[in-house]
Amino acid sequence: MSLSLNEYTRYGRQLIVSEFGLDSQLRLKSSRVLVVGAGGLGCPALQYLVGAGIGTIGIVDPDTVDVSNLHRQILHSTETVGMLKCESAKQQLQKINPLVEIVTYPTALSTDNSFDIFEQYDLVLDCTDTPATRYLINDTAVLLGLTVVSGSGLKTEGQLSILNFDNVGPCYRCFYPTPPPPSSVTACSDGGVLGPVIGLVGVMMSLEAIKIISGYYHTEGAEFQPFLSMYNGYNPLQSLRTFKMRGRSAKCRVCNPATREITKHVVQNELDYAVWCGKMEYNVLSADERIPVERFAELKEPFVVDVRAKEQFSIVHLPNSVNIPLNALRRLETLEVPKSTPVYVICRFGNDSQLAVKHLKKIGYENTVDVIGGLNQWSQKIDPLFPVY
Ligand SMILES: Nc1ncnc2c1ncn2[C@@H]1O[C@H](COP(=O)(O)OP(=O)(O)OP(=O)(O)O)[C@@H](O)[C@H]1O
Ligand SMILES: [Zn+2]
Repeated sequence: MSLSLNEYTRYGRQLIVSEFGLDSQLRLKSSRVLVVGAGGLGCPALQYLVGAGIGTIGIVDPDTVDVSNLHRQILHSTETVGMLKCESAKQQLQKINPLVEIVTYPTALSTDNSFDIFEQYDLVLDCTDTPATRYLINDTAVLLGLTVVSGSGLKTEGQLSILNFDNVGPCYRCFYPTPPPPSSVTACSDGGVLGPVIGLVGVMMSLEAIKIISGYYHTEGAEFQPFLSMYNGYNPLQSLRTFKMRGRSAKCRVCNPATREITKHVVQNELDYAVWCGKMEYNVLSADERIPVERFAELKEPFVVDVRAKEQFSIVHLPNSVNIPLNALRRLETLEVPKSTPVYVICRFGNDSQLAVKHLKKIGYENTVDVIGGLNQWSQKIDPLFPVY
């Protein structure tokens, strides 16, 4: 394989970097990279990978562009709102570099398609935002021997690591054998994220991909060591701390052949990642401990506790509601109202409110119920002008 005159010109500025050079460029050209998620991480990662001259890039994303994505999802634009993210990204990427072949998969990565898609690539970037997909990507990649560059970001902080490096490095399950409880996981639509923070992580992911493909980690003195980088953009000096991580777990259920329980067959036939990770709405209360939003709307001056974070509460809330974020509420021994007061708990989607009801009952507020479906249902059924945060 060689480069055309056009390619020498296009990639000239990186070709003359002594750490990189022609050999690395040729490796990029012959490589196939899969990016799962064309959102906050995927957009900047894709932009740099396409700019750098990866031969073929696959993009998996079932979602369409929303105007609230545009502060960070830099390949999309006001004109492409409503378009599939895959297609919006491809359109912009081909303008940046028409020499790269871009394959789109406008579908959610699932146990039905993950092996068929991954098999066609050399490296995977996990640019998604849910634990279920993170585990699915990990398991599929490990079972196919693929390295995964993994990133995440929330609020003002980001994280980066490389999983299953060269099929010998530790995988996600080596560190997190089971998913965290659903109530402790905040999606970026719940917790928010600053565009440049997630953008930086996406850019770092593309750099790691370039280093892996070009063989950097096989050069003398640069041997790969498992690591986790943590970036914090909101302290006076900004900080990037990188921790060395241990190697593979001797008990890992997927990457250690001796203790492997998760096989391709298990992934495809026995695992329901979404349910296992608790992504589904959960019901921890019985029906008589909950109230539909229509009935709640008819109450006269109810005592309402809103358990969302204070940032969300300060943007919009129901009149007469008081804000006690779930974590703070769980530490309370009493509220400032008598124990006999009927208490109505509300949150964004009706998950956290159930956990709050459990606690309030435990501390003696027997007449506590939660509003089913939370403010999202309020907005859908009662007040369409109420924005959901
Ligand atoms: N299983 C999956 N397969 C493919 N893409 C996925 C999957 N799960 C999530 N994604 C995509 O990963 C991207 C993650 O982007 P990001 O974290 O910036 O959030 P978002 O979902 O676009 O927006 P918000 O969280 O604000 O609603 C999204 O475009 C989402 O559709
Ligand atoms: Zn493992």
